[in-house]
Amino acid sequence: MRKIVIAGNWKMNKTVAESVKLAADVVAAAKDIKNVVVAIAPTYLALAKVAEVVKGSNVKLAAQDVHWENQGAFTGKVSADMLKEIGVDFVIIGHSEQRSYFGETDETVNKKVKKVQSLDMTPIICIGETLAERQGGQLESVLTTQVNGAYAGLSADDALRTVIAYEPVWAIGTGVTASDDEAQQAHAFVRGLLAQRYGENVAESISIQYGGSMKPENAAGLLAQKDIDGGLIGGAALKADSFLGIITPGESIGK
Ligand SMILES: O=C(CO)COP(=O)(O)O
Repeated sequence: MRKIVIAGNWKMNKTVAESVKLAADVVAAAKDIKNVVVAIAPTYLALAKVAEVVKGSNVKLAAQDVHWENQGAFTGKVSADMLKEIGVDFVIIGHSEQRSYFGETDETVNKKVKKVQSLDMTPIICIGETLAERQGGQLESVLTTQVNGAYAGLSADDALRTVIAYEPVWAIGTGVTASDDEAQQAHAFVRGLLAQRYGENVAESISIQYGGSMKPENAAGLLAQKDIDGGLIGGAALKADSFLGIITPGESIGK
């Protein structure tokens, strides 16, 4: 059975003090949630403090990025060892904002995935098309390139230790959500790509989250889709009640 993974990507929001408060609210509100993996991704700066807050709870810690090298002269970057030391479970890799603003490529995504997995953390691999790509009929080719790039050199066992987040770029932070059907079609296509690489059984076991203006009002419809196994939430994750309003509909879902 695939895990349902609901992760809050706080992006560049919240001071350390605000992050600690929000994390405490999430921990309190998530304490009775079962069958769903709940994770929060504060800024690097807040990770260590938030780690103390989530310790012993059922809320997992996620980082928003990582560098693939172990250490050294990489000003501004954080290594996987550093994340591991403070208890990070998931690392978001290849977010569209990283790709469009900070030069992330499928090659760097692949290096980061391998590094994170080498330390037994789980990569959340973000993929998704822009509006121009979708309108230009390139949805499938973009997703194929991104999946092949991210999974290059990964064995089936490695693939089983990944989560994918399908985030159509045009739906991120815009208030425009993919319809349930649009999202399901893209997710099914991605699962088909995984099946081609690793076989049906492996593909059926990998969780594929949806991301892009997901909120309590639209979560139930998205999470009811056969191939949607959770969400990567931006704006709605910045308040505990809207974040957990997404989780509740998914609570009993296992696929
Ligand atoms: O990018 C996202 C999560 O990684 C989605 O952001 P929004 O939920 O704000 O659209």
